Order: sequence, then structure tokens, then C-alpha cells
Amino acid sequence: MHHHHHWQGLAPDARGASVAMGNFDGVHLGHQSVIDLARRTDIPHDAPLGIVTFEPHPRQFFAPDAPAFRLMNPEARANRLAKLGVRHLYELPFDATLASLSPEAFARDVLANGLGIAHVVVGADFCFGKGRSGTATDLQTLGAKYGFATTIAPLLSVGGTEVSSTAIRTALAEGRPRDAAAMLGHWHRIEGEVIHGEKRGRELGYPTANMSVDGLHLPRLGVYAVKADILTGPQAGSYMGAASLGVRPMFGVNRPNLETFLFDFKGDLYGQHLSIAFVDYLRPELKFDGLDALITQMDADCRKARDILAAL
Ligand SMILES: Cc1cc2nc3c(=O)[nH]c(=O)nc-3n(C[C@H](O)[C@H](O)[C@H](O)COP(=O)(O)O)c2cc1C
Ligand SMILES: Nc1ncnc2c1ncn2[C@@H]1O[C@H](COP(=O)(O)OP(=O)(O)O)[C@@H](O)[C@H]1O
Repeated sequence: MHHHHHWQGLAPDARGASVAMGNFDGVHLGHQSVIDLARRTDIPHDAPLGIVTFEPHPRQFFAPDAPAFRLMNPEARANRLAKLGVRHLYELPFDATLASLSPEAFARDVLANGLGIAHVVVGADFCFGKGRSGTATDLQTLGAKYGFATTIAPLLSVGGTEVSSTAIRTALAEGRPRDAAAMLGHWHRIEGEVIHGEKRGRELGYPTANMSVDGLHLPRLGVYAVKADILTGPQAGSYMGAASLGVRPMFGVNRPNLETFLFDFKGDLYGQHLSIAFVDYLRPELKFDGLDALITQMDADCRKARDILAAL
């Protein structure tokens, strides 16, 4: 995967390319259809498939203090896109200059003259340019004027709900990870490095690999049945587990994090990269009357999670 961060310096590989454009937060089924259309469209130069996206997410740029809403961090997004065969990722730095471009200036200066793309695919709800004033059909009109083809991908529905990053956020916030997965086309995952915690898990008989969830949209806080993939290190592989997403009310008020106990695993995970897939919501976090009660409940959580995961 090649990352290209600057459009003004010209990214030569985008000359004649077919690109999919959007925020791709979550890389859900709608995004996958946009990418498929970009891939399938014959283009004269046989240029590799590209993505044009924005970093930071435009919403983050306009409301930096709003609650974190991203489904995945930029690294996880890049990894997921790479798995779909994307070779070139054009991450346009979303700043005051880019935000102030009119739809026409964006199409002309960024897409046509800057990147030099031959073909762009966007979802039907794509908006662009100052004040989000340009629509997908405006892009088509501007493409005809400045020399690139535009394909508009229809929106998808799953189970009667239009697939969108917003609908996925809602499903996750309501503790419905399977509904989110149906729209994503894959399990919702949180990926990151294992960090040090309070060293309390091992005392309880449940060591937990801790991960930061800062900057991410939070699924409903509580205990989940999860699939856990160790991505790096000598013990890389797939495991099942039970995880707690939250503030650990047993132990005071803490910053939310994700703590995963991996079944049938022994070893050192500090510094390794983990990908945790949310499969089922089991229960809210609770403040128990003593550690024994917590441990008894964790035993029950793990039995339940094993049953659920064995049935996948
Ligand atoms: C399956 C499971 C269930 C948990 N349930 C709760 C809970 O109900 N209340 C709570 O305060 N913490 C809960 N925790 C979080 C533990 O408090 C936390 O993992 C433990 O304190 C270890 O922290 P440490 O990794 O920082 O040492 C749970 C953890 C797991 C793995
Ligand atoms: N089955 C397991 N699941 C999760 N972590 C494990 C497991 N076995 C060993 N570990 C190790 O133990 C650490 C967690 O132990 P814990 O006492 O909770 O420490 P911390 O508070 O630093 O998270 C993990 O980061 C990992 O290195």
C-alpha cells in the first residue's frame, strides 16, 4: 500500500487512475461496492485501484471537541483497504484550505489538475466542497467539464436499514454488534497495541490485554464475547475471548478502555498488536459486592462467550 499525502505536489501514480472517494469510516458494504465499481471500470492505462480520502475526517476538522466518533483509526482503515486490493491511498490533508474550496475548484484543482484521475466513484450521498454544497450529480457535471468520468454508486440496504457509518455507530452504541456486522460485511473491530494496566487481572485469575480506545466511537459499554487476533509477535494467531469495554466501576472511575481475556492462551502480549472483533453483547459493567462476586460473574461470562463463539 502506497500512501500519498499531498495533492499539490502531484501524485504521479494517480494519472489516469480509477479511484473511489469518500471517508470510508468502517469500510462497510456500501464502501465495498464503491471500491468494486472503481476496480471494475475499464480504464485505458490499467492504473492500479486508488482511494481518495480525507485525513483528518472532515467532521473531526470542523468539531475537534465533539465526542469521538470514528469507527476505526487511520491505520486500521488503511489495513482494511489494503485487504480489498487497494494499492494507492491518497489521503488528502483536510485543512482550512481544502475545506474552503468550492465544488468546482475541488473538481478542477484537486481531482483533475492535482491528481489527474481518469475516473472517480462516489456513493449517492457524497457531498463535497465548501459547506458540503456539491452533490454526487454536481461531481458528474464537473467531471464532464474537467475531463474525468464519474460513477455514482447506489446506496445499499441491509435488513431494511440503509447502510451508513451513522447506522453502524447507532447499532454499536445500542449493543447490537451483529446488526453492525451485517452492515459492515465483517465484525466491528478495535485494533491497537497492548498496553500496561493495573496488573490486577492476573490476581483475579483473568489477565486482560489492555488497549486504548481514545479517539474511537464507543460501542455500548459492557462485557462482550469477542474474537481476538494477535497480529504480531511469536504467538500471532486467532483466539476467542471475553472482553470488557468500559470504566471498571469495581475499581473507581477510570478512563474507558478495552480489556480482553484470551481463552486457552498463555504468554506476554505487551507491545503486540491485537484486533478485537465484537460478536455479542453479554451484560453491562457492574460494581459487585467484593472481588469473589466479580470473579464468579467472569467465570459465567467466559462460559457464555465460549458457547456463543463455538456456534459461529
Ligand atoms: C469478562 C470480563 C468481565 C468484566 N466485568 C467487569 C465488571 O462487571 N465490573 C468491573 O468493574 N470490571 C469488570 N471487568 C474488568 C476488570 O475489572 C479488569 O479487567 C481488571 O480490573 C484487570 O485490570 P488490569 O488489566 O488493569 O489489571 C471485566 C473484565 C472481563 C475480562
Ligand atoms: N490469556 C490471557 N489473556 C490476556 N492476557 C494474557 C493472557 N495470558 C497472559 N497474558 C498477559 O498478561 C497481561 C495482562 O495481565 P494483567 O494482570 O491484566 O496486567 P495489565 O494490568 O498490565 O493488563 C497481558 O497484557 C498479557 O501480556
